Amino acid sequence: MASILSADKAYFRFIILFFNCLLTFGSYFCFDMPSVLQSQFQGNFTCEKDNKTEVNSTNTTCCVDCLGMNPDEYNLLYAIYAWTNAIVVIAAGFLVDKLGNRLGIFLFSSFCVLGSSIFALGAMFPGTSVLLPIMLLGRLLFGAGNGSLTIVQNRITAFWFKGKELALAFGITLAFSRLGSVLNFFTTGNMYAEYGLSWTLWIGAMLCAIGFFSGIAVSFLDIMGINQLGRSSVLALESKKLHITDIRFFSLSYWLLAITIMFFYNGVFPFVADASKFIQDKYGYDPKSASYVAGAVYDVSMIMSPFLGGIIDVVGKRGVMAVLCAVLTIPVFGLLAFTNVYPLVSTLWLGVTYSVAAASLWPSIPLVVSRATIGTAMGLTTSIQMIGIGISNLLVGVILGKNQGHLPQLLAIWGDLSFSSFLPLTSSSPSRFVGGVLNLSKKQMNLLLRRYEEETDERPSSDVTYEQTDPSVIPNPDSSDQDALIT
Ligand SMILES: N[C@@H](Cc1c[nH]cn1)C(=O)NCC(=O)O
Repeated sequence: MASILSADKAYFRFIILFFNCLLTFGSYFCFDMPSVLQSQFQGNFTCEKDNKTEVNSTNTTCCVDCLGMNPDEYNLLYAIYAWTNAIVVIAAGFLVDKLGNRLGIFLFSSFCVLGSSIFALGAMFPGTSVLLPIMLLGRLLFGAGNGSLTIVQNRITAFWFKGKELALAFGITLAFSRLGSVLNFFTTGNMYAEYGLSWTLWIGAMLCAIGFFSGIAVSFLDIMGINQLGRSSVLALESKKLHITDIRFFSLSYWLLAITIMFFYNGVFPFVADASKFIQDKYGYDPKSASYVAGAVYDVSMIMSPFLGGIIDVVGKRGVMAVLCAVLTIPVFGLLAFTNVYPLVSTLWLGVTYSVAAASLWPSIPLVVSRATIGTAMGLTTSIQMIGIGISNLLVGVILGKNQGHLPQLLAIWGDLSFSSFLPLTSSSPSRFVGGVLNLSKKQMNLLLRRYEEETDERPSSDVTYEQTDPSVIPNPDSSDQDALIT
């Protein structure tokens, strides 16, 4: 096999990318299954009728295949996912930086399979006191697995694509994950009608198993490729030197990026979660049409992400693009709050700005931290993102309980904050100012790299530490090891 596949060729990293995308396809499918099956989760299970869903004599919805959860219990399924994520992803990021991708992939994809299986198992006990604890345990394990798996996935993408088609690779990965969520929205309802609730959730668990088997392929290719490139000893040395306290060396650009990601996603994810109800109440749509309109945000992102990634790889200007997106997102909420414009216009518009922001923000992280700390940085960013989303969810809940009309205003405030925090990163000067490296085009990046190699007369070799060897760290004006470049 090693003689057939050559790790320094482009096709090799794209094969890795393919299996890497499959890592989270099933888990993204599973993540939103409760949302499609919300009426079955919350329906009263005690009704004994021929049809699966009936309206009983007291005019409350009941069905023979429901779980009878109340709204709080249902929302807890999502909350436990977000809060578990916020805690475990930092440890997960550090763990993969320290111990490598292989252990992380195995551990986290197993958590996904185990968590989704326990979740499906729990659904087999409707009307008992064990239903909720088992399903929550399943969701907790699943949350710990899926969030952490995303970190290893990003780390692998960053390793194989940094300095090459980095944003394109991130865009393709995001599109694949989104494909999982979109397919869930289109197929889970039909699966339920065909096979019933429990079997549908077991099918979700089986899709998570695809991630586990893809993980075996990714691990194999990753190790084989690293050995072929002769990088294993350098990577082992980097991992050995790494300490969790190295976070204190993260540059200002990194922290601004993390804060911007948090504020940007505070406005997007909670909006998508609650948009369907908002659209039903304000525009009088039926639930199915309203959820299609709300879901348009993710449909756009699924289609646009790879193309945007490809464009950003060539043009650069990540900082400028992200700021533009934050500014252009604010009118979306204005349209929803103050006008009666068809809501699909707003969700498609948000889909575009969200896709550009996601395609510019996440692949920027490997550009502002050293290679050895990419997992830790991704984990920390995801944790900050999840804490923000958790708080935003709570605020959105309070606002929806009091005055639904104020929802777009809150989300616009998040957009504003996202804009202000990212503004310093629009600098395009490859100097000590923050943001410089984020705004370089592919051409400028290559020029800078060549200049560095000429000045230092140095080519990467495998027996020295990463500060000296990682060429993609060299043109990073925000890293502490740039002094040699900035004269
Ligand atoms: N942090 C991820 C999403 C996630 C899901 N589970 C844990 N984290 C993220 O935001 N990815 C990019 C996106 O736009 O979805």
